[in-house]
Amino acid sequence: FNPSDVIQLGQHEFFMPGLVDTHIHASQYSYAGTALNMPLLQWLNTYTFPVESQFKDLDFACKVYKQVVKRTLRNGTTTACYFATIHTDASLLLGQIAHDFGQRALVGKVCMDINNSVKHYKETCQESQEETYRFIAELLNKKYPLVKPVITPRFALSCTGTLLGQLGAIAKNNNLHIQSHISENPEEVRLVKQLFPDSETYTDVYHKYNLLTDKTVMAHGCYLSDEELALFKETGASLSHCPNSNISLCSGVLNVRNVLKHNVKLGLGTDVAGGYSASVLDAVRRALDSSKFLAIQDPDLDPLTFEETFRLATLGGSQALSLDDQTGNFEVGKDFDALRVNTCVAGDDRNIVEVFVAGRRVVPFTDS
Ligand SMILES: O=c1[nH]c(=O)c2nc[nH]c2[nH]1
Ligand SMILES: [Zn+2]
Repeated sequence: FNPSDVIQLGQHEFFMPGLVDTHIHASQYSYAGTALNMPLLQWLNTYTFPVESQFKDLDFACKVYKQVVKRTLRNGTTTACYFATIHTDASLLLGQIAHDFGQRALVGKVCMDINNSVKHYKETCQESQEETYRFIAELLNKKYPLVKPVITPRFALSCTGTLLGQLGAIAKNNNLHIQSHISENPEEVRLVKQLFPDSETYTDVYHKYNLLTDKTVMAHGCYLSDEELALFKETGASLSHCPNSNISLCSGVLNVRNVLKHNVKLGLGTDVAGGYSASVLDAVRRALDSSKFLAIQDPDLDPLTFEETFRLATLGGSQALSLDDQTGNFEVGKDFDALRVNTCVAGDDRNIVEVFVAGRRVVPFTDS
């Protein structure tokens, strides 16, 4: 190196691997921190679907998506796995914005052909399939090196079996990532059993339609049985633990120890806006709190350690997204996704002095 290219870390400074947010709704960022007074299904109908339907408007989408990408980068999220909305062009715009700001991202155009509350916020099964093809083709055509498409059925209650089957086939034929939600809330689990009576469990529904692969990440999983976790292990599918959202919507508490015991890949998710914070550091704190809450209820359970939770936020997340050949730690051969941390302040985004993704400094932002 030319000596002028060498930067000395200051006192109280260190590098750590970049944070991985395995589950975040970019389209819900505008109301993060509000509207958490209802359980999941009412919350979706009352707040989420009306807001998401506005992303047909590309100016609105551009404004919100720029904000969420900048906010997550400033908080040290070097890799984000995003839900957008059903709108293909706005979802493509999210991919472009992540690329422009230099974030590593999986971007999903949401698929849903059932919506009984906001009637205009859904697609026909055929539209959903065609628009998913268009989304994948156009995003891959951009050749953004760090941004990939992810097949995104919203969850079993928003999709017919036909659509789930088509999406499973598209993912398989194109070797794509898959993301969705599973077993977040007791009412949701009950309705899925009612809607898919031929499947033994919620996990079986996704498995039947080829949606559980080693490139699948499912959010929540609070109510999965040991048998369902065994199926996750067998298929290589992973879970995204979203503790802020689980608490905020009173959904449930994930037993992380049990997930790890089953050797299921696990990362952390902010799940904005079910979760009120876009910071993975917040998810680390809520994951620790949740595990302590379980340990209070059952003294035989060991709460998670800081070290274990730090791992979930970094390497665990990269494994959950099947991106651990590229990121997650400082192993030789991986990309340099890193945060320069200064410990002079106590524990928030102000500690993050610089953020690097694939060796490029992306925070502080530059005008170009
Ligand atoms: O936390 C959640 N946020 C969502 O937007 C959603 N959709 C289905 N299930 C969901 N859970
Ligand atoms: Zn979610």
